[in-house]
Amino acid sequence: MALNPVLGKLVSKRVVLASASPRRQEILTNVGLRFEVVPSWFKETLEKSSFAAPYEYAVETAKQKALEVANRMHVKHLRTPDIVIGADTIVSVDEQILEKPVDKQDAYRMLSRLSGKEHSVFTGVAIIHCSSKGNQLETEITDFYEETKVKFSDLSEELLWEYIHSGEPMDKAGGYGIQALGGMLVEYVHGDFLNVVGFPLNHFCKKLAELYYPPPKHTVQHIKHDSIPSVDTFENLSDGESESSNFTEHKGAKKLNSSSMCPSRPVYNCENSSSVRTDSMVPLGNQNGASESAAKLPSKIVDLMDGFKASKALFVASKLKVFDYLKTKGPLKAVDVANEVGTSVCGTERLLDACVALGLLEKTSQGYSNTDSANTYLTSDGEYSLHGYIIHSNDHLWPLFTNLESAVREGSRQNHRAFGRKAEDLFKDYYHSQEVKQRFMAAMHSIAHLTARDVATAFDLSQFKSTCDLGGCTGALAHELIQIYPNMKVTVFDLPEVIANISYFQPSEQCAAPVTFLSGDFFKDNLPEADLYILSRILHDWPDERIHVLLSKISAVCKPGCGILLAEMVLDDEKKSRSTALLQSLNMLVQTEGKERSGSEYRGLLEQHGFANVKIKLTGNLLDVVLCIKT
Ligand SMILES: Cc1cn([C@H]2C[C@H](O)[C@@H](COP(=O)(O)OP(=O)(O)OP(=O)(O)O)O2)c(=O)[nH]c1=O
Repeated sequence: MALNPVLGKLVSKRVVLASASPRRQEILTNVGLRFEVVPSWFKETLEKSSFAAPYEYAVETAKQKALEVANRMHVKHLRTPDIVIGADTIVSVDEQILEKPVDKQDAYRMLSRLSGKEHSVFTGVAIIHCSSKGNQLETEITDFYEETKVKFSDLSEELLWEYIHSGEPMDKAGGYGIQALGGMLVEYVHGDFLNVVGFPLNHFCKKLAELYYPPPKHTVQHIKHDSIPSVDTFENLSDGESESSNFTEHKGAKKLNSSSMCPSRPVYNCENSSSVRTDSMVPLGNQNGASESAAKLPSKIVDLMDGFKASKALFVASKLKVFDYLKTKGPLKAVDVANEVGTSVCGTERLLDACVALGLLEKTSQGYSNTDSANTYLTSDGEYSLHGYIIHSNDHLWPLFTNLESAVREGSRQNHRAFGRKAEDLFKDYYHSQEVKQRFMAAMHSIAHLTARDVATAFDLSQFKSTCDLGGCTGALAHELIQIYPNMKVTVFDLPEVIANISYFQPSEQCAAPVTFLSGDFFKDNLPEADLYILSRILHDWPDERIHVLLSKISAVCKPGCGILLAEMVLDDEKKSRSTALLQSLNMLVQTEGKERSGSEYRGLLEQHGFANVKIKLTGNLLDVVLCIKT
């Protein structure tokens, strides 16, 4: 089994791990899988006696965890993932299933049952492939389980309690963690160690190999020593799946004349356009007749090299309002789209075809039409439209990013290079013209609206009677808060230039209570009184010195028990993951003096101003949430 190509199949897919288990996240991150974490809300309460065997319980629970996340993302966030992975680990001893202990006594009961005996650890795994057909979620479920046998030594009462008091047992099946202190209790392990820790990686990769590389009809033995599989297009060389391909599809190998063979490079067969890609599971012969694996273009790197072209194709199609025309008039032929938007037919056809390949449009004999997600996110007037942000990305961020090299060399923003004027103040830059201001507000509104529900529900905020969203712009989050907490008094405080332009963005249906909009500068003016101050995507705009000014102002008006809620992309402490957030930090470099920060960095800033009990919630959506309370 070749691991990289198997995991590489997932590179181009939106993969979601439906688990809060840090161990599962680590196991999958360690092998380079890129995924979002959306913990499942499925309660592990299936009736155990209704399952003939313990592993059936684990598999069913894993499946339900994953299905809950797939459904929630589809319905609530309108974001259908490609793959959702769920897992459930249980310990089975004397026909009994042990899950996580509910308290120390429960941990004691579990560990004393395991003492001196062999038990089984089962992890059930569900891999759910999702697609959305006309707003319906369609799923294809693959599941499996893995068993590992573990034997404990005889545990003395003293050792047992010492272990329980360490706190380690509480979030682990059977009440122990083999990877840490619990390892000292173990006499032997038969089977996959990682399965005990929560995820049977080896079996998972084999399952993916089965799914993505089912045994080819014409297998390796049909290939002669002097033959190599041929490839056709650049695209087919990547080991990532194309959007439209089915996950069970297997592309067979074809023969190519040995004279065109070059073992160290991918081989193109220009004559045969119907030939297919090399597959690393098919051995290649080299000139000496020895077997050698094919050199392949690394799909991840190819995707990155192409990323800017894909972004620009999306930006241009959005700018030309292609998605708006197709929503109202589609399906349309390229010539009709070109006539509508006033562009060349040949250029338009290529743009539309690229959008089809990128999964934004569909193409049939009738012509081009929008996909569901283009209708939802890419038309300019939809409730969840990202059009504003896309235009902002094209007109503002693109020129800034073309100066990324200078930004990295100089360590500072590049507004002067991109726009020929010296940046005075971030927001003065945005608000110097009505057009730029409205574009920026539309961009901020679209992100705030799409993340508002997750931000507003990350913590129970019912204890706060009044809230002030500092820099709350169009009030997208404020309106969501009132939906969820109808008795909450919500104020948005933002610059006068912003408040003067909010009317376009107000919801047509009135909320239970209206949002109050107040104009002012939170660095200069008095802050309105509130129990909770919200700073959503504000701190990332500023360097630490300015943040201290703002936090000390808030701290001065905040009574004990009142709080601050931050909504930001929170980086992990090692700053290794979430490319969206780390790229956003480059985005802050090219245009501000701010940056994205880690949970510890936010905690450190807040604690210096008398805020404690700092809790961080990773929402799985674009913005994470930090809540803290004034002591
Ligand atoms: C036996 C054993 C379990 N565990 C962990 C793995 C799992 O995280 C946990 C079993 O609980 P699970 O319910 O499988 O998983 P979870 O609650 O941690 O996360 P989620 O339900 O969101 O997926 O026990 C260890 O870390 N080490 C061990 O030695």
